[in-house]
Amino acid sequence: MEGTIERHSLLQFGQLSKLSESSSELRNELGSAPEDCGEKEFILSQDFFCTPDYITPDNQNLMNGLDISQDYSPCPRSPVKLTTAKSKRCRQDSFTFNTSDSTWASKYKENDDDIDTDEIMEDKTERTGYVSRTAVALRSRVMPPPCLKNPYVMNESQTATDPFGYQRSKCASFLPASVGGDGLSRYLTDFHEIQQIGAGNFSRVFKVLKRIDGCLYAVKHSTRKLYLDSERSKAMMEVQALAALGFHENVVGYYNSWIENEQLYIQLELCDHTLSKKSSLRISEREILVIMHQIAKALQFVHEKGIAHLDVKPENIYIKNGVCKLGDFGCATRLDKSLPVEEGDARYMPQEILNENYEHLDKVDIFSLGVTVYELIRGSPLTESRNKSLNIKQGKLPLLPGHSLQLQQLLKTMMDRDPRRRPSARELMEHPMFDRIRC
Ligand SMILES: Nc1ncnc2c1ncn2[C@@H]1O[C@H](COP(=O)(O)OP(=O)(O)OP(=O)(O)O)[C@@H](O)[C@H]1O
Ligand SMILES: [Mg+2]
Repeated sequence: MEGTIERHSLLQFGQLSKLSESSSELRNELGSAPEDCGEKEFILSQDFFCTPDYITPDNQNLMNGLDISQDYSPCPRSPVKLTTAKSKRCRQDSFTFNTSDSTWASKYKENDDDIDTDEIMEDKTERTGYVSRTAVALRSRVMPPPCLKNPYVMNESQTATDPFGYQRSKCASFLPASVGGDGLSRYLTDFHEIQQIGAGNFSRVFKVLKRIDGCLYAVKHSTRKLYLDSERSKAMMEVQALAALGFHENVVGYYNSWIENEQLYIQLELCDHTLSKKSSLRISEREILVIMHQIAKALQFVHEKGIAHLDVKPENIYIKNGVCKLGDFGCATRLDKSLPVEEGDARYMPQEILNENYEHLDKVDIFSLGVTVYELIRGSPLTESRNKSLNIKQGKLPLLPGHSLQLQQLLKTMMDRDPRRRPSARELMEHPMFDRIRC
């Protein structure tokens, strides 16, 4: 049955492409759509909706009378589909969804039900056994998902032009939560999992091969099931921040995201390892300057987009081909305090944020970068030791033998108790100390 369906689907596509020259005829044949429906959406939907596995009896010989070269007839018509026009209506009403609308998921579910349940239920009751799970899943895939407002985007023109834009989906494409529940996993269909390369508090990260393009990526997925709208919205903020940021050579590349089986999946640029691996090795001052300069560049970019990272630390700085990339935007927030603040790892946080003073969130990142560099120079990971971390938080930096006074002085300013005295990312970038690595 499955092989037959595949063959028949191919034939249908063959027919549709031939018919595309006379698309208006095709539209008439297949039933009329409302005037304001997008051409592409209509045809796309039809491509999938008239797949025969919805409508053709199991025992029908699909090859009979279906010669692609001869037969120009449209997809077989489902008598049930003709009476259920609501599945073809434009869904512009769901395009203005706001993240704060806690009912989006349920609304989406309603729409989902509109299409998948009532129509299929009719199919099921009338012609039990004709509905394949593949067809249901395919249909889920072409349904336009609700568009969420991205709280990190200040205005459209602020989104950088991404030289790889044609490869990336800048708008996170969310699939209904039911995908995966029917046994068809987008993750497993699109990717071959190679190995686990990391884990966070609520996530796991895998090195994967994307089947269609043969390239390696990292896919991060939440380990917890995101049942509540509030949980989803919170998890999605990470991808919204990544998508709003766009491309920068020192920010981990973001490709796509989707929800499957109530879990959020994020497809990212694959990096070699994190900077925490380096914090156990002694590294030269020149190397330190390179790392500092690259992350300052990333922070300048992020801050100019009106975003604060709030979790800068060696584990969240990835290295790919010797280039540092800032990753893990799970704590990212807006500099203008219009979004909630969830501070990152307390070891790297300045005192003011622990006191809930959120006036200078960009300077929180500068402080954390200072602590990160201090940790690299020390050559051993910071412990939770209260005394030592308290000293650091008060700007009391121990002497760092073997390193230039200029670097030590700069670190001291970056970790100043008063956030206003810390340099901005731009000022840091322009510091004469980096002249040593610029030539
Ligand atoms: N793009 C990537 N390339 C290579 N390794 C990665 C990538 N993304 C994440 N990792 C690895 O996975 C680890 C965890 O990822 P990440 O920091 O994004 O999760 P987390 O935010 O700490 O998790 P959680 O938010 O659930 O606490 C990283 O420290 C790193 O080792
Ligand atoms: Mg992390």
